[in-house]
Amino acid sequence: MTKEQVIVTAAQMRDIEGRIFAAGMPVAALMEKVARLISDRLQAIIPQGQRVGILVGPGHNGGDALVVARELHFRGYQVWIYQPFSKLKELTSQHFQYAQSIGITCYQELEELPNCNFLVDGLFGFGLEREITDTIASAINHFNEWNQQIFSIDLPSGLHTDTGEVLRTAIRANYTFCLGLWKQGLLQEQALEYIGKAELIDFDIPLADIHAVLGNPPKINRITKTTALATLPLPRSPVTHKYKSGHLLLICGSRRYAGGAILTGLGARASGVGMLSIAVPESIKPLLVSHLPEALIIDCPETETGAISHLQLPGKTHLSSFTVIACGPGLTQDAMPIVQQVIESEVPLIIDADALNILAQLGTISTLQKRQAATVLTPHTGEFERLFPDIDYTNRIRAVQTASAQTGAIVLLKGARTAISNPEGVVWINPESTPALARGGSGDVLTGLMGGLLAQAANKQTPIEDVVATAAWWHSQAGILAAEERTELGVDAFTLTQYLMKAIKN
Ligand SMILES: NC(=O)C1=CN([C@@H]2O[C@H](COP(=O)(O)OP(=O)(O)OC[C@H]3O[C@@H](n4cnc5c(N)ncnc54)[C@H](O)[C@@H]3O)[C@@H](O)[C@H]2O)[C@@H](O)CC1
Ligand SMILES: [K+]
Repeated sequence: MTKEQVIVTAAQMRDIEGRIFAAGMPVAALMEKVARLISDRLQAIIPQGQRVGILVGPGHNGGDALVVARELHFRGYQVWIYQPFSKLKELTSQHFQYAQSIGITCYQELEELPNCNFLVDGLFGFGLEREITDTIASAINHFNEWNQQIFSIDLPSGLHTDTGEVLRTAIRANYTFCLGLWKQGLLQEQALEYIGKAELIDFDIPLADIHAVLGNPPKINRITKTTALATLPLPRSPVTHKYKSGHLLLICGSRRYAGGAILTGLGARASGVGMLSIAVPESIKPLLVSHLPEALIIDCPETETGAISHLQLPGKTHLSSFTVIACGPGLTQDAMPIVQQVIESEVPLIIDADALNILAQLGTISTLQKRQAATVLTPHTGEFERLFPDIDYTNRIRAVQTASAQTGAIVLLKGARTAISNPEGVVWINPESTPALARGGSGDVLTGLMGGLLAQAANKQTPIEDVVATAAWWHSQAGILAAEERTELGVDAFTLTQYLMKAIKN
């Protein structure tokens, strides 16, 4: 486990910090160490001699900021301090006194603070516990309007450490230097507009303290490149054959939404799955054959509206012949019987798109509780609401945990920070993505890719949620790479499929 993988709440961070202090590390020494690391990062970004305003709060976040002020002062920057509080914690107060003694000018009134080119935000860290009061709120709004680069220490002041909720107002940072371990709030969608570019400042927290507080392995995890690559089916066994590398059945598409079937198929192709079968309404079979010549296209009888009416498998094939089934993209609501049929099967199943809406109509919890084999649900927020009308999804981490516990399924809630939970509450969060992926068809690609990866993992010990997490990571890395090369406007779903290979080759 790496520290990049760990996610903590404010209470957990306090417990971990408490263990370090109890073991003998002096509080002041740790603050000194952390603030020097922050100063090094700032020095690498801010050109020499610039005017830097340091915003200082009453607690140890303010203490960090004061040590940074002192360091930058001695490293040749023009430094001013804004500190509007009447009461400071003791260590913070000592640093404040020392900063003044070495000639750094400190201002209590906002209007007096000279114009600066850069701001360092040390108003509040994980100790913020209530809404921000009038004076500080208007100062924060004022700094946001300055349009200078802002660097937040630990997290942008004003964000709730766990939920990422804005407690009245918050600093809109360009950079956030998160200290020690990733705070949960920085991975919540409501915080994203405030964080800017986020970096972890590793200050050598012992793994033993992390495990003592969070368990081993911890329950809530960030997906990292290391965790994702460890789950990819690479290298392939030199003696594998096509049936050993998984047989995936996709059930997707309709006359109206033929493209969804193609995109799901192309996502599956990129996974490297050994055998790919795709069940579609008979009228679109020729189209699928022309796009995916390697796949076995199963033509099914169709309804008047052009949806699959029932599954017609060739020869001696049964549903149980497949390693994994992925069902949903482009089906339309008219495909209800086939969705019911696969839910009743004993094959591991991914339920996406139209199949999720059908599941909601059938009754999410009662229907899924009857299933024996593994199920993965991949809703976006709208689908999640239809599936789980009683679950509040403002805290998305808690929402996926609850949904998964209620259904026994692995639940992946799509978004800018996709969250995945298993029924025991083990969570993966995808920490990087791109708004370029907010386009029709991009989810179809994910379903195919995930299906292919799950089919290949079937005979291994890897937990299903780990494979689901890897699929989410791979999909978003392809989007990020495509957006870098083609801008955020250039990542249609078909283009995305062409970047999947490049993303892992990099
Ligand atoms: N966890 C660690 O191991 C380390 C933590 N450090 C720093 O310490 C910070 C946490 O320090 P603290 O616990 O002192 O907390 P903060 O500095 O985040 O702020 C807490 C202070 O603000 C006050 N406060 C809370 N909400 C307020 C509000 N709405 N309006 C006005 N005042 C409010 C509190 O009464 C308290 O005095 C971290 O974010 C980090 O910057 C670092 O110094 C070193 C290492
Ligand atoms: K801060």
